[in-house]
Amino acid sequence: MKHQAVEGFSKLSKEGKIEWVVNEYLNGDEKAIQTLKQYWNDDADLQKLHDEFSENTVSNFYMPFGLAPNFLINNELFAIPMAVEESSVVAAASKAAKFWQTRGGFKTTVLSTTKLGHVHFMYEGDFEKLKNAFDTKISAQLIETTNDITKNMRARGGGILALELIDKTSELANYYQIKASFETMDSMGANFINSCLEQFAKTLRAEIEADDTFTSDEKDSIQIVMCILSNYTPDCIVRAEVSCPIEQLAEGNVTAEEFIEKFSRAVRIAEIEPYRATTHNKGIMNGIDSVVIATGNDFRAVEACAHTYASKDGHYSSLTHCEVKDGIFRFWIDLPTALGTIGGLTNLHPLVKLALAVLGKPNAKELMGFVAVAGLAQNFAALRSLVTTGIQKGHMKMHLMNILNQLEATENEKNYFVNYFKDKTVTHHTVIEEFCKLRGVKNVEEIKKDK
Ligand SMILES: CC(C)(COP(=O)([O-])OP(=O)([O-])OC[C@H]1O[C@@H](n2cnc3c(N)ncnc32)[C@H](O)[C@@H]1OP(=O)([O-])[O-])[C@@H](O)C(=O)NCCC(=O)NCCSC(=O)C[C@@](C)(O)CC(=O)[O-]
Ligand SMILES: NC(=O)C1=CN([C@@H]2O[C@H](COP(=O)(O)OP(=O)(O)OC[C@H]3O[C@@H](n4cnc5c(N)ncnc54)[C@H](OP(=O)(O)O)[C@@H]3O)[C@@H](O)[C@H]2O)C=CC1
Repeated sequence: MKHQAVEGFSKLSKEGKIEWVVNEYLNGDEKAIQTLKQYWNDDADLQKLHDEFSENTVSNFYMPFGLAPNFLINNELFAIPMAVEESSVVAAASKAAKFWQTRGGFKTTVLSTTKLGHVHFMYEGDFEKLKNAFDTKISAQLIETTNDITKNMRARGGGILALELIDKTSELANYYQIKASFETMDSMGANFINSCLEQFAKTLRAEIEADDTFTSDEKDSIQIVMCILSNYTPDCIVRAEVSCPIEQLAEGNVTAEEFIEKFSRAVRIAEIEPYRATTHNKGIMNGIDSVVIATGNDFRAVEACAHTYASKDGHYSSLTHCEVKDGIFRFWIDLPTALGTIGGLTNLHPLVKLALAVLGKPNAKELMGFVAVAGLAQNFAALRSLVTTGIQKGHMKMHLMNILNQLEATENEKNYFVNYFKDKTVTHHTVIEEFCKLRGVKNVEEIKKDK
């Protein structure tokens, strides 16, 4: 069936929006209305708060909110809040935390905190004239005319750090940039940076307009294309690392040397092979995104930045690295990431506030550390599984409940399966086979028919 476009959807009430989607796309299914409403919060004020985070909201989308305890970070113990839908992520982080807790824990260092933004503009004229005007006058005016916007940030120790005129004409005819560097303290800085950039664009235009050294053609040629922060922040980097004497890596019947050889090889493969690097980094992002979401930060920005950084040397590569030197194994990540503990949702979402409180109300630099640690821990756990037992053993053990819930297993049946798989690897079809056996049916269709 072809659907009708809708005019003024945003102006409908919440009930009106639900009625529309149910009639237009869900064949008037009353159950769909119930499902959407079932996730509303009983507290009307709290629901209103959630509705207003976004637009055209009709319900809330729950994500599991978990805790990974036992993270020894810079000699202090933390439990890391993680919001993630994928099974085994929180378990893996917890397992890695437990492992490193007795081996010196994680260390974090913020290496830099500079954020960037650009005014992208076109200019058809003499570059040297533009450069001269920029260096002698315009640049100072850009600072001057944003003084109001930057006043509070400067008082906190932040603000505009540097301004540069960049000639990009070799890549696109007539294309130039004002590249601006910022220190945004405890905020991610998107709104602050964009406000400064939009003022820069106005000032640039006004300064050139008022400068008689530019011809009228040159003045007319100025076109502001856009003013926007860059989510690529290669100079806003946190390092998280773990290290221990190599002999401490022996476990079960795997010797330390054997483990290190396998582990290092796996990291090296991710460094040189983009197919593997993508999955390797996905595992790292399991940890990073979970903490970024739980702490109300912008995970799309964090993802975009991490992947650009992973390609900085001309090919997509691993975000983590390891080495063995003087009998010490060291494993680390350098993560570029712009995070805030002020602004965005951080002081609005009740669970975000709680997550930040669990972490001891960190500032942005400390939060960068937690996020990088979660990524490193996740990668350690995944690689450890991959090069020893294989990933499916642990992952499917955690995924078992999802399969059983799909089958609508009872609590007794769930207990039976946890026991049944104690010494076996879970696969989708073995669960189904055993489930049918238990219910005395030939296949799942028969169970569905009985309902
Ligand atoms: C899954 C485990 C942890 C099982 O590991 P295990 O050895 O079977 O666990 P255990 O039952 O012996 O428990 C050891 C500890 O693990 C944690 N743990 C164990 N179970 C739980 C649980 N239910 N809930 C919470 N925590 C759990 C917990 O810390 C526990 O200590 P305890 O709490 O008992 O003192 C392990 O096999 C593992 O780390 N696997 C890696 C899983 C993983 O990376 N998952 C991500 C999804 S797969 C993916 O997306 C990425 C990937 C893998 O493709 C990336 C890549 O390729 O690099
Ligand atoms: N491309 C992208 O990534 C984009 C992202 N966004 C969104 O922008 C939001 C983040 O923007 P952001 O500017 O960080 O957030 P906000 O604008 O919500 O809050 C930041 C402001 O808080 C004030 N502030 C108070 N205390 C501090 C402190 N200690 N340190 C720093 N600032 C402080 C500052 O304003 P003042 O100095 O005036 O007091 C600062 O500019 C996110 O929701 C993100 O999703 C928006 C556009 C684009």
